[in-house]
Amino acid sequence: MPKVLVSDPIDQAGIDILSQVAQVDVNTGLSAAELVRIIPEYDALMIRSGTQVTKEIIEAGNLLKIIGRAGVGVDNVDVPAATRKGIVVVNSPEGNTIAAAEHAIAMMLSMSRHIPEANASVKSGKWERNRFIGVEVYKKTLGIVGLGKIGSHFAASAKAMGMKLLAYDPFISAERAEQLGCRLVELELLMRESDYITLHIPKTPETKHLINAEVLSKMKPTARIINCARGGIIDEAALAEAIKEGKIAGAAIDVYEHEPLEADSPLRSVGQNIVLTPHLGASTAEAQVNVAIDVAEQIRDVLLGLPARSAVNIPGIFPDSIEKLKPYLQLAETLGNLVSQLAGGRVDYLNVQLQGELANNQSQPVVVAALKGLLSQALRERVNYVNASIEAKERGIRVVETRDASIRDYTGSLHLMAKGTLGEHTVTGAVLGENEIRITSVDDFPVNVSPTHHMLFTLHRDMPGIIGKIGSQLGSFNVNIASMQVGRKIVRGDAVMVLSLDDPLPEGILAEIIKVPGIRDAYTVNL
Ligand SMILES: NC(=O)C1=CN([C@@H]2O[C@H](COP(=O)(O)OP(=O)(O)OC[C@H]3O[C@@H](n4cnc5c(N)ncnc54)[C@H](O)[C@@H]3O)[C@@H](O)[C@H]2O)C=CC1
Ligand SMILES: O=C(O)CCC(=O)C(=O)O
Repeated sequence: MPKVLVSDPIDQAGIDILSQVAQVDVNTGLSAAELVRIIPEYDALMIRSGTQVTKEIIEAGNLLKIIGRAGVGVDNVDVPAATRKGIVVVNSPEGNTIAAAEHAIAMMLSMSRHIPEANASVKSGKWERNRFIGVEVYKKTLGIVGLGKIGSHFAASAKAMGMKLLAYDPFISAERAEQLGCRLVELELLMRESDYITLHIPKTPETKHLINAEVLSKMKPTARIINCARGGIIDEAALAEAIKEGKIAGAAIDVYEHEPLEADSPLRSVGQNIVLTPHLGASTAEAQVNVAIDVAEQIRDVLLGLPARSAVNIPGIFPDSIEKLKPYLQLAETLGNLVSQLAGGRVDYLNVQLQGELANNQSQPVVVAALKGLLSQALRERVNYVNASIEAKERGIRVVETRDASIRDYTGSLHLMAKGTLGEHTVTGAVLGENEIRITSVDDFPVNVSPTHHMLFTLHRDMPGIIGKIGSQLGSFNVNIASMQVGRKIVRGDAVMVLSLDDPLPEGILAEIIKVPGIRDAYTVNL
């Protein structure tokens, strides 16, 4: 039974799902060194934001197939290191959207009405009605930095509260922003004109300290900023100073550059114009169930050999296209494997052509599958959908993808051309019916054969007796032929012969086959 390590608190609903297929060990609060020590036993790791999954942990995880982040941000996982090792990283892109947006709204309102201090004051026995005069958000301008899932939900709620909306997000269109009732503007204008600024962007090298002293200096002295996205997007020292010096009115912060927040963080000494929560954005009962189920299901599926629906490091495989593409992914992998065995030596160039109806689909997963097949001879089980593209790039394989929807011999077909040190080969294949894979041409000679484990391909001159001679050769080595087909363009011209064999070809037989008069070349293929 596979083993899953759950190293952060996860809702029981997720544990129950994992327990259907794996031994689940819940072991929270481990140090990095402890994780490195125990991770070699585990096939999967499930985390929230608490565990930092470093390169060292990933390197030590020799059995790891998947890292599941029960939440959105995967900045606590060294995703490039996981990709290189062929470990799929999944998250729950939507499970806590509402929770995070509602927390940011709560932060905006509680900061505006001094709720934390008023609450503390009443609980300490005081009744200070004049001390806590707040401000309304109605008719104020809200600047949303990052108009993705959480930013959009905040926008809809803020609109309903009568706020005017600005948004900064270089990756969305003005039309999309307009649909959400936002005016898309540059960051500088947003900082200058907003009464409230809320951040909903990922932490990336580009967004680190995006909000620094200079950017903060553009804000109105009456403006307030909310960060329920990621620590490190705001320069915390600059923020503390801006509030203390009255350059801005306040801030509400849920996430920090170092979590837990250090005892001597400048944010702790700002006083009453800052509201701090300990990374609670996703902490609702509903969100915790959602993310736990979402990620546990994906870990279960991957451990069962099925695809994950929200993999962050498998290029371009979207959940709704997986089912439709599945037989074509299998076809691409088979053809990649076949063409690499025909090519024999190193392949430097691969052209992947999507034909017919397939040409109207997402190409990236098909290309990745073809690369996985192509590299499987060299890398065996070390190559998978996660690292195939990187491995190909590192080996200097130039990959070109083309489409031709006008080729309609089959509903959808796939053509691969590989060039390498020993020459050039092409293969084409199609999916018949629901999921029957056929090889439909080899080196441009038409055939129609099902791929089998052991095959022999020959390039020869179409002439009387040649098939019989190959049959006798194989017979003399005690190899049984399951099926045989010849593909040719003209009678007595060049041709290919494709034989499916019940047994693997013994050593030395190829050299004998090549000696048969009329045979130009012969290739053993194991699929
Ligand atoms: N506090 C908490 O507990 C939680 C925090 N989060 C964090 O919230 C953030 C947003 O999450 P979602 O809305 O689900 O993500 P999303 O991917 O739906 O939206 C992010 C948006 O940011 C935009 N963006 C990316 N780089 C940008 C840049 N340099 N400048 C401006 N816009 C940029 C993208 O175009 C996208 O529209 C993530 O960092 C996530 O980790 C999410 C859930 C809970
Ligand atoms: O796991 C958590 O509670 C944090 C959630 C979060 O930050 C995220 O989903 O990005």
